[in-house]
Amino acid sequence: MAPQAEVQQQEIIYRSKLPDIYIPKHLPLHSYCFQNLSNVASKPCLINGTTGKVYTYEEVELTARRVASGLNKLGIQQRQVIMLLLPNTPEFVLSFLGASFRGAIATAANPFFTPAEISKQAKASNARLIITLASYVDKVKEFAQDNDVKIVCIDSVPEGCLHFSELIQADENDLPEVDIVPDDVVALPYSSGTTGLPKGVMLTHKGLVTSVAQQVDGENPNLYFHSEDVILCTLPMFHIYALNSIMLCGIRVGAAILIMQKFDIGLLLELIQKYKVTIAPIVPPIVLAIAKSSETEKYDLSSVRMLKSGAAPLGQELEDAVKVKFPGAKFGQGYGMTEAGPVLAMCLGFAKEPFEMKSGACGTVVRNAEMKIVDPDTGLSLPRNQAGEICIRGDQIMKGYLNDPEATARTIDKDGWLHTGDIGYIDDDDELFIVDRLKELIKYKGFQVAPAELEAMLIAHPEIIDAAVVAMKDEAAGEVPVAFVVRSDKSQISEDEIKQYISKQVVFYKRISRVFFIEAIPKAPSGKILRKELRAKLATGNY
Ligand SMILES: Nc1ncnc2c1ncn2[C@@H]1O[C@H](COP(=O)(O)OP(=O)(O)OP(=O)(O)O)[C@@H](O)[C@H]1O
Repeated sequence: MAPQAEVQQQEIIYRSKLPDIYIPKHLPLHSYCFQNLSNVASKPCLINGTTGKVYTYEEVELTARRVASGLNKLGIQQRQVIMLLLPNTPEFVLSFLGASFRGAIATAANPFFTPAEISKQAKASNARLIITLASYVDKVKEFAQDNDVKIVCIDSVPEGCLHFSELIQADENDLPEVDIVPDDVVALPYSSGTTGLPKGVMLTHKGLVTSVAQQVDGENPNLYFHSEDVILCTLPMFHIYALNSIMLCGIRVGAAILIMQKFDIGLLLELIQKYKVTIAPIVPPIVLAIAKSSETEKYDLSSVRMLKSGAAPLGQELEDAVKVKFPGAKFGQGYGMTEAGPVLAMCLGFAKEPFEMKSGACGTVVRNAEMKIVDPDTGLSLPRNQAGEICIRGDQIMKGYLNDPEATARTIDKDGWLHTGDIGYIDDDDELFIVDRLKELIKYKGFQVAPAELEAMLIAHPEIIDAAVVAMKDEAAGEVPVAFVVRSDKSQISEDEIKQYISKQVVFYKRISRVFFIEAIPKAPSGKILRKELRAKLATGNY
């Protein structure tokens, strides 16, 4: 019998409906961001939401060049790393851009981390200088002493530290020629490690220029930011969402960036009214705070034209609850992952009148990029409406994990596809829906249960403020879903009532087997549920 002809699997690849654009990938990140400086020089670039101080574009560009020169004077060489251990402040932006002008690399750390966690990041990235607040100095003192690293404070100056003014007093023309190539790393965010150990993600000049261009370069003023926009920045700048999609995108278009040092729902509403914010990038915990706030009617929020949620799953009920509070605004979701630069998909509905975005959709793949959905078991690409692992390819993705070629090879395959570890599908209209994260799916016998689906149902209950679902070991089923629930103030809802509420809506294997009441769901600053902490509670019986 003749051998059967081998059937060649054709890859099913999705691209944006929008045409590709020209992206000046040869430019260093700072040159690209300030390319239109002459048009916006005297416009506000940064507004300090705490003090009201405004920095114009001209001031920001000049000061960033001075920071670069100051870094050089302090001995920071090209391709060396500086650490930013800062809350959201203008100095964060100036330091990041200053590092770029110097040809150096900025790694931003979460100031709420413990000294051990911060030192680990500083050590792994070989940070040569730390820019921080006086009150955080104790967190890095030992690392700095042991490694002969200078500490620069932006407020007061504890003994042995330098002041930020010393950096910006440098002469901007005193910087030696810096030869930056597109593949040079400029940012080294650490994935927060909600699912694994934090890793240094190498983002290059070319990668970030591409990512920013994919988000904001183009002709359609409804879809993208523009120079008249006031963009709220309450998300932490040390996370790539704010760093890229607010700070870099905002500067590229010449918008004003309103910096909130820390999140507070009352202040957020007040600042929206005061500064007539037009764009509000948010994450689900902020969506939740807005939805549950009784203060929103007291403020004029009509200036907001666009609300963008991302970084974590968002249930439909929550989305609907927020839309009511911002009747004039378009509310869309985007989808990002640090390693992907970060944006993989964005909402094209912003460009439509009336606004269009299917509930639960996370947007469509960005321009100048390719996406496919693969079966995690066979690696074969799947057709529309079938869920599998989301993969992305394009110049915006990371160069790799710092000093970790094995982890890099596990994430980016030999054909250049970045495997996200997220499960999703693309529908007939090219809209991407995320089902869950591969590592977070609960395996009940042969069935897979997505925590996000059950969490959305729980949060929709009027007596439940917040909820998280994780797997608990079970002899018969392998794993079963259990819920951690935050009840509203006066609620007496019981475990049985919650279990019944869910059972009525789902197939048997998705039923919740235990409910634990808790004061607050632990979350990362990007809004993701810290399931590791909840699993640890289950393991130790501490709930
Ligand atoms: N719109 C969205 N809906 C649902 N999930 C989202 C959305 N946007 C982002 N995510 C989730 O956030 C993940 C990326 O988050 P991030 O880059 O902050 O990693 P991390 O959680 O900090 O670290 P790690 O993945 O290493 O544990 C995505 O892989 C996806 O699971």
